[in-house]
Amino acid sequence: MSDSDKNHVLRELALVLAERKKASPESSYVASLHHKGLNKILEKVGEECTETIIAAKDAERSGSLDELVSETADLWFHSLVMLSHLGGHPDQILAELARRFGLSGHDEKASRDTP
Ligand SMILES: N=c1c2ncn([C@@H]3O[C@H](COP(=O)(O)OP(=O)(O)OP(=O)(O)O)[C@@H](O)[C@H]3O)c2ncn1[C@@H]1O[C@H](COP(=O)(O)O)[C@@H](O)[C@H]1O
Repeated sequence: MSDSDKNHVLRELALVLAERKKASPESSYVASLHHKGLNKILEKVGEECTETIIAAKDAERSGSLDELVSETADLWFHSLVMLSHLGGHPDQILAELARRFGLSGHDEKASRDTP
């Protein structure tokens, strides 16, 4: 995959995930998750989150990021399935990150804490 294709991967993946809502659970892993429902998808997000945390601690010890990259991709992927299942799109997350861009986390928190 070229660098320019990588830039489009979230959008392309979102299309595939939405199409899989109509696919048979036997033919597709994503379809099987949509078929099992939100609780199963959330269970997978929780599992991948735990595996990402363990991989981060291992990366700190070993200095290798390989496992952490793989687990983080699993976490992002299952989070995108969760979003798709509920009718959301990665553009919404990117727009929220863009809205926050340049806004200090400390300043944003202070604006929330001020009545
Ligand atoms: N990016 C991914 C992706 N990342 C991870 N996975 C799958 O996520 C699954 C869960 O990972 P686990 O480590 O928990 O594996 P597991 O122990 O076998 O899973 P469980 O038994 O616990 O359910 C594995 O089967 C991985 O293959 C993915 N499956 C699909 N995609 C993308 O989704 C598209 C559609 O996939 P299908 O619906 O399967 O055609 C693919 O073309 C890919 O682009």
